[in-house]
Amino acid sequence: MSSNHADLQARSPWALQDVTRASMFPATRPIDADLVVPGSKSFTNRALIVAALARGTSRLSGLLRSDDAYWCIEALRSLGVKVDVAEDEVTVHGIAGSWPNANGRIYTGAGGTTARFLTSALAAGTGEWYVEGSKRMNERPMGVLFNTLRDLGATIEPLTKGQDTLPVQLIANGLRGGRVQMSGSVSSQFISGVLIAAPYAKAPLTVEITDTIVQHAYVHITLDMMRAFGSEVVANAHLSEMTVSPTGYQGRDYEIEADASTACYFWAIAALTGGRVRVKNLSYDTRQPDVHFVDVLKDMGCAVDIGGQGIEVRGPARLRGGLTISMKEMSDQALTLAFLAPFADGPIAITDVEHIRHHESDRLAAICETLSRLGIEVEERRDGVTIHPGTPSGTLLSSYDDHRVAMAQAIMGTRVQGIDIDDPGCVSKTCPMFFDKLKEIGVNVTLA
Ligand SMILES: O=C(O)C1=C[C@@H](OP(=O)(O)O)[C@@H](O)[C@H](O)C1
Ligand SMILES: C=C(OP(=O)(O)O)C(=O)O
Repeated sequence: MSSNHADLQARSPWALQDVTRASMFPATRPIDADLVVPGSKSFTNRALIVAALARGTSRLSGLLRSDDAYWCIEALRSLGVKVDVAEDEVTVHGIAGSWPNANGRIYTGAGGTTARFLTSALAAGTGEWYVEGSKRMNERPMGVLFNTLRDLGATIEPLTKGQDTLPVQLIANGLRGGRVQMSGSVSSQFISGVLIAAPYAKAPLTVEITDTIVQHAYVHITLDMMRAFGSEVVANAHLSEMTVSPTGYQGRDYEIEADASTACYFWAIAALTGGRVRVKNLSYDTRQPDVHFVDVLKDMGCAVDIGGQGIEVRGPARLRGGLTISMKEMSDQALTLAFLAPFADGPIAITDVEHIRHHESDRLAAICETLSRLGIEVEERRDGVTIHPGTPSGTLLSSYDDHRVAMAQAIMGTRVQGIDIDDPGCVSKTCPMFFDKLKEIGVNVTLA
């Protein structure tokens, strides 16, 4: 079970503490609730790093208090950035592109955002750092990003022979600017990382994408955030070419929006229990791609209301299957869809998500192993899965030290008797309050 493999050092003081198991109990009636969800991980970590690089002070409100944000803040503090946190408000005293601590060890935790964005931001400064992540982050791909930063002038020496991953020794002397070519097919975060650092390059920097970007929307979120902090960026419609001027950032007050990825678990519960859930603090207008999970739920027979305050999902008597769904552009929800799929009236094929094998776990393997343990027929492909309708029989499940695996498994537990989740504390990466929120909307869960 995952607790043997869980990297508990990557859990933060903000994590859900001292729990080894979550026991889920099926809902005795459809879940009918309104709720608010915490701040977006993607906006939180971008805002923290951009505000740290900026001239002047920034006040960020709506901060997500989770492991990813905690380690991002700690990494910035270890670089000498003054960051003051009060509840969900944070004041960041910007360093105008020049890191006060020009050497030392920087720990990124398990966050792909911190690892990719901060490594790039360091390369734009001057210094010599040892950068490492959690056990899993040290295995996740970094090569495309490292090669681009090397091309721009950084020296990056991996400490594990034969692997272009963290941990690394990074010697930075600024980025030269000019033109670089990058692949976006493994992670959009490589592109976001280079863009975030680019206002501190010595000359304008143009990033050209040589293939596809797995999740375009996150690059749009990056560009929006950069512009909000005063950066000048020109991008074409498909994001195949983006040019950043060397203007730096200007600190400001900024409100972080709520997390659409977290909201999806609650909409999925409405879908699965034939209930109704309204997430009050999200708008369909957001750039966050996972908001489009409600479109998938609509295709599966749910009613979706995007007018009024927030977004509401109402579940049908039986979910519709017989669908092939590309999850490439909202792949964090591939797990959520996979664990709803057995309850549909026909097979569901999830396609175009090979890159999720490189996330917090090999998520395609986690889907197949979890569903097989529950007695559900599933076919695994290199870049997707097909899941057949069935009646899962509850058992103890490994959460693979992956927040999204645990949160999506918990949803199944609102319909299936006997689902226990090992090491539920892994939800803390993006939502330490996940089980409290479940209780708040009437889901029966016990933590031990
Ligand atoms: O930039 C971001 O905030 C993110 C980009 C995506 O990563 P990949 O592009 O690596 O899949 C997404 O899965 C992750 O949760 C957040
Ligand atoms: C892939 C994820 O995270 P990250 O890459 O930011 O670690 C996620 O939150 O599902």
